Amino acid sequence: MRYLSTRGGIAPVRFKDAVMMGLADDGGLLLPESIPAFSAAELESWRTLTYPQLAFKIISRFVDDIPATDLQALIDRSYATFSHPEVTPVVQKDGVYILELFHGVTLAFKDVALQFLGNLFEYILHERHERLTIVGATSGDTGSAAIHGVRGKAGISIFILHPHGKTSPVQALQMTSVLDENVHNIAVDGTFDDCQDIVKGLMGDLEFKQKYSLGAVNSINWARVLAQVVYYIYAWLRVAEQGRKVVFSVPTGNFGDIFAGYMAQQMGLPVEKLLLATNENNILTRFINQGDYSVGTVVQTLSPSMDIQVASNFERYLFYLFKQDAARVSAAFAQLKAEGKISFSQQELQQVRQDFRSASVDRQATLETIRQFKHDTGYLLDPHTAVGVRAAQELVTDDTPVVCLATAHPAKFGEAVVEATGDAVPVPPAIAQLEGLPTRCVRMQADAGQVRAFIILTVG
Ligand SMILES: Cc1ncc(COP(=O)(O)O)c(C=O)c1O
Ligand SMILES: N[C@@H](CCOP(=O)(O)O)C(=O)O
Repeated sequence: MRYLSTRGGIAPVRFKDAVMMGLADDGGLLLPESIPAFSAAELESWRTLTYPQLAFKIISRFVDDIPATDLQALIDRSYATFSHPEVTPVVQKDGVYILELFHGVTLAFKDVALQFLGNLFEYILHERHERLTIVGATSGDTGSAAIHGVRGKAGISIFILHPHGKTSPVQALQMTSVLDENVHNIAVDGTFDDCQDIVKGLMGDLEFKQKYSLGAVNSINWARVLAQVVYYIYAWLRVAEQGRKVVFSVPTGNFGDIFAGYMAQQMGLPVEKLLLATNENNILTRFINQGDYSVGTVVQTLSPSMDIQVASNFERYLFYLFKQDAARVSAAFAQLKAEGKISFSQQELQQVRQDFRSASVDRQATLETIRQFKHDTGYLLDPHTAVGVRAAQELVTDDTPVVCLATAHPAKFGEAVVEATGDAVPVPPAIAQLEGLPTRCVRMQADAGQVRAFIILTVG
């Protein structure tokens, strides 16, 4: 299996090189040269597999440069850290299925991919006798999951940029209380988009990227998306009869999670529709419903991890929407840079509406959904998950099974849940133990030069 760039400017690379490259060297994103399909019969034969066994079946189709026994061992080690034996269990509540993705070490869906990516980096670096400097941007969850995926690992330094004061207090503590020598937190005076721009800017400077062996933990790294494909298939196997189509409702920020669902569908998973749920930062909803992809200003919401305007994986979807025409993708991003928007043909917009439906859920509706769901079922939703549940309630009116992705544990966003329900959230030990821990973090302006200087000074 070879990987190509959405911008068409690199020679095809194999899986391990794609993982190490992160952002493609031409500024695009990496994708497999073809999507390996599975048949309905194969899907049926996977019903009794454990999560790690299923993960191997899926991931191995995209990887031909790691021996099978090593790949299975990497996968087993990654999912042994989850507190639930099913890794990503599905529960049924009030007519919808909730796919719980928060049983990893940092209580958010990011652990599913970042435990795997951390182990993968370690494996490749050991094999190649190389070092890696990870530079990542976070609106709160990727950062802590990445830090916990690589803390203390030999040969890896990690620099995580988060928008100062714009994550939840628990998210901030989960990152800054990790004092391992290889972990560096940077609080940026700006938004997540500023952080992501800085990271992409540094990765785009190929001399710097090479000299400091920069690596990516954000979903620009193909391995992130690949690991996330697995739980769509796992969930389908738990809720659907043979051949039955299912709706997935996905709270969306950087478009990585829903793009993984799109890949699962392209591989052969019977998906009726992917519902793209946004908070007030609703550029993607405007795009799907009105064809308007114009960048606005980020606003702070109850679901801070989705406070994003420029969703980086959207580029991967555009590559397929534009029928794998890399020149068209490059032109679209040139237009975005020059005019702050991308224009689409009517035919393209029709295709988009076949692929997705979308709703934007505001603060009031998020609070109401958390409150009502708790009242009706006793189950606590975190505000991101609530956005997805609400979108499903608005968009699905027939009896198609609906799976809502529960992307974080409610205790990570206790303030929002208390505001909605009036009750304190039971605090799991992983969060209780953070209280009073010493922290380390440097604060900087949203300036790539400052971040670069800090990395040089620290790594040497
Ligand atoms: C809890 C939570 N829900 C949803 C999202 C949105 O996911 P994505 O950025 O992959 O669209 C994020 C951030 O990525 C998140 O941390
Ligand atoms: N919501 C994310 C933002 C970064 O997204 P990623 O999936 O590209 O890493 C976060 O919590 O940091």
